Amino acid sequence: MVVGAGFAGLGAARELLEAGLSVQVLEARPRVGGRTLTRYLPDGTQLDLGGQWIGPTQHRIRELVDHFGISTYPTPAHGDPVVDIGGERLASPPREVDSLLEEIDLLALQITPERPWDAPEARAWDQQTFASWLAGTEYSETVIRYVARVVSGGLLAGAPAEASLLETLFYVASAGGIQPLMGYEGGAQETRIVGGAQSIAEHMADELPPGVLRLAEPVTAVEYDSAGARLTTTTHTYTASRVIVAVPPTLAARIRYDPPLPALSDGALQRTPAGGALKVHAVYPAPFWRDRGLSGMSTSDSGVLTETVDNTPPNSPRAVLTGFVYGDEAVLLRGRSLEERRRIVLERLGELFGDQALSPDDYVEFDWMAEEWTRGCFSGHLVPGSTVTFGPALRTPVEVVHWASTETATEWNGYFDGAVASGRRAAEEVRAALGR
Ligand SMILES: Cc1cc2nc3c(=O)[nH]c(=O)nc-3n(C[C@H](O)[C@H](O)[C@H](O)COP(=O)(O)OP(=O)(O)OC[C@H]3O[C@@H](n4cnc5c(N)ncnc54)[C@H](O)[C@@H]3O)c2cc1C
Repeated sequence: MVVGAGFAGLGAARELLEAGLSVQVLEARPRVGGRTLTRYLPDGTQLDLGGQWIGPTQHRIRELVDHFGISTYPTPAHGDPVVDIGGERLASPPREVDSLLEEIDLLALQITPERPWDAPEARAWDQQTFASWLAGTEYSETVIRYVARVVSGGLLAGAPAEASLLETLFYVASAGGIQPLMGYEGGAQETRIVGGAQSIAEHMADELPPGVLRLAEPVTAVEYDSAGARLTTTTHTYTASRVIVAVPPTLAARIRYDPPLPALSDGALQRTPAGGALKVHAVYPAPFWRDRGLSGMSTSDSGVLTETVDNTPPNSPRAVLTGFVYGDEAVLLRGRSLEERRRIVLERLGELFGDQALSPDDYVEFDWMAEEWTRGCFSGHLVPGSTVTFGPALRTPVEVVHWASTETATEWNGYFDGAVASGRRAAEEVRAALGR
């Protein structure tokens, strides 16, 4: 039995079916895809409200894209990016930013992603936040502020004081370095999906035999012992020899377990809250920024939008600028009305790309924090001081209960690819346990 039909759950189900096991996938929402959600405006303009990119070293998700014959396209980059740092506008970050990022990369080399808690300085790094480590470096306040925003925000979707240095380094190590993580060309933001990223999950679901997937069935309780489990949903009960809980830890923690989970497992779930990014879209008749020689990509050490990108799909009726809000800015913005949020975001787009940005045809946002079955994005991370103690429990099975979700991945943690990997790993555990 698999709980959750995101990439982790669907990936697990594929593997189990291939091994000849019988599977049922129970999904809370009336749709598959979890943290992907592709929406079309009435004129056909496509928006990816959740995850959207895949990168060249994300082989598992790429395999699926190729398997289903899904077309992809490079992230549009017609012109120069804007780097707004220390009140200056540059076309690329200053040298000091690169050297601070290199230092982070070097530290990440000391991490084995399968066992970050074994790093020589793991305990000290776990007890230090990324913010406090940055503050102790010799870089200027401007460089530190910029790196804090693009790393903690752009990668972990939080504020730099919310993640430990160890968790930040683990995240970098799990992706193979800063460049694969942050880059467009050659990095995790290189490629987009024609038809939107949710279509990959929909293809995976379509391939499941009839009756395997049960939508709109939130699992509320898992009773388990060494022989099997009984799952209760809002409408049915099911029995299973093994269960893969393929939902973000913060939601796995809201399921009732009987007997209660062991302290370390429960503690790990409790200590892995979801990030708090906001992704916003402004839709224009045409990509006016390209006429000004701008790519639409920007990174800023100030203002509400840490990052923006030209999100216009090929042959789109209209152009799309997408912005990302992280950390304290995201918290503050959430306290405002939609009208105020729209004004604040558009004013910032206007500062970055000119007055035409002030009046889009449409302004669309989607708050994953307010989604009952997600509760935040991009993904969850162990809070400072908890990776060494609770990290191992995040994916250690409890009797017949196994754990998946991108948060449990050791490669591309936080990404589609990590989610698929986690589902496969959990399926492999089940296969081994059942002797298949
Ligand atoms: C705005 C945003 C931008 C992102 N950008 C990217 C990107 O560009 N590239 C990338 O690779 N990743 C990106 N990500 C992250 C990526 O979307 C996730 O890593 C990935 O989709 C997680 O898959 P998952 O299966 O682990 O979890 P989820 O997708 O969260 O799937 C879990 C599923 O479980 C269901 N569920 C929850 N609780 C229950 C329950 N009790 N019973 C039954 N079902 C339940 C949920 O409804 C959901 O369908 C982004 C995410 C967001 C939100």
